[in-house]
Amino acid sequence: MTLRARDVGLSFAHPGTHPDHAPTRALEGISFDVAPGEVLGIAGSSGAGKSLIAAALAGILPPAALLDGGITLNGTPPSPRDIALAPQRLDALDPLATLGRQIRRLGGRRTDPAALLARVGLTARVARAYPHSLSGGMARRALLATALAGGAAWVVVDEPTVGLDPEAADRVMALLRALAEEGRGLVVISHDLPRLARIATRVLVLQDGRAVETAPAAAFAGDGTGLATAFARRLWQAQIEDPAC
Ligand SMILES: Nc1ncnc2c1ncn2[C@@H]1O[C@H](COP(=O)(O)OP(=O)(O)OP(=O)(O)O)[C@@H](O)[C@H]1O
Repeated sequence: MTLRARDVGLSFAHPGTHPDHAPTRALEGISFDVAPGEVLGIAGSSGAGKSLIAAALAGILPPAALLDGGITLNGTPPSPRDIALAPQRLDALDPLATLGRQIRRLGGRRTDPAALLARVGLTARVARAYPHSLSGGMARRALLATALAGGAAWVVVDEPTVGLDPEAADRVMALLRALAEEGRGLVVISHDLPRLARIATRVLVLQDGRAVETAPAAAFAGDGTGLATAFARRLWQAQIEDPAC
C-alpha cells in the first residue's frame, strides 16, 4: 500500500475571461511516494503550493482548481475515507458544534472523543467545548484529533505547530512520528524545518509550485551542505540562523 503522486499539476481557471487567457499554474510536476510508517515532510516558501498539495491529497480542492497527473493508493484513486486532513485553517472546525460532537460525527457514535483528545494532549473537558473557547494552540490540536477520528490510514497535517509553544510543538511532532510508527503514512507540511526534519523520513522542498529537491531528513543538519540545491540550503540556513527557532 503506497500513496503515490505522479507528475501532479494544478491550475486555476479564470472564469469569464477570454479563452486565450491561460489558467494560472500553481503546481507543476509534483511526484512522491509515502508508504505506511513513513513521514513525508513538505517545506518551502510561502505561497509555494504546500496547502494545495494537502487539498489535492484530501480531494477538497477549490472549485476553480484543475488537477492533472495522478494521485493513487495502491494504483487506484483514493477515497476520502483513506486520507484525512488536519488543515492549516483553524476555522475548519465547526463553530456550532462541541469538539466531542465533531469527533463523533467523523468517527461514528462509538468513537471516544476523550481518548482522541488525550492523544493530542487535550483534556476530556475539551469534548464539551466549542471552538471559540479554545486557544489557537488548543484548536490546532483539536483539528488533529478530528483528523484522526475517522481512522484513516493516511493523514495529511498542514502546519501542526503554528501557535504552539516550543514544548507543545515538540510533543505534537513526536505524536505525528508515533502515528507513523503505528503504521499510518503521514504527510506533514511545516515551515518549522528543524522540527520537521527530526520526524520526517524525507522532505520535499517546494519553490513556486515545483519540487526543487526531495532530501533525506538527515541532510537538514549543520550548514546544509548535504542538500542538493541552493534553495533548500537557503531555506535551512534561514531557519537555523533565526534566534526565534
Ligand atoms: N482558491 C484559489 N484561487 C486562486 N489561487 C489560489 C487559490 N488557493 C491558492 N492559490 C494560490 O496558489 C498558490 C499556492 O498556495 P498555497 O496556499 O498552497 O501555498 P502555501 O505553500 O501553502 O503557502 P503558505 O505557506 O503561505 O500557507 C499561491 O500563489 C496562492 O495564491
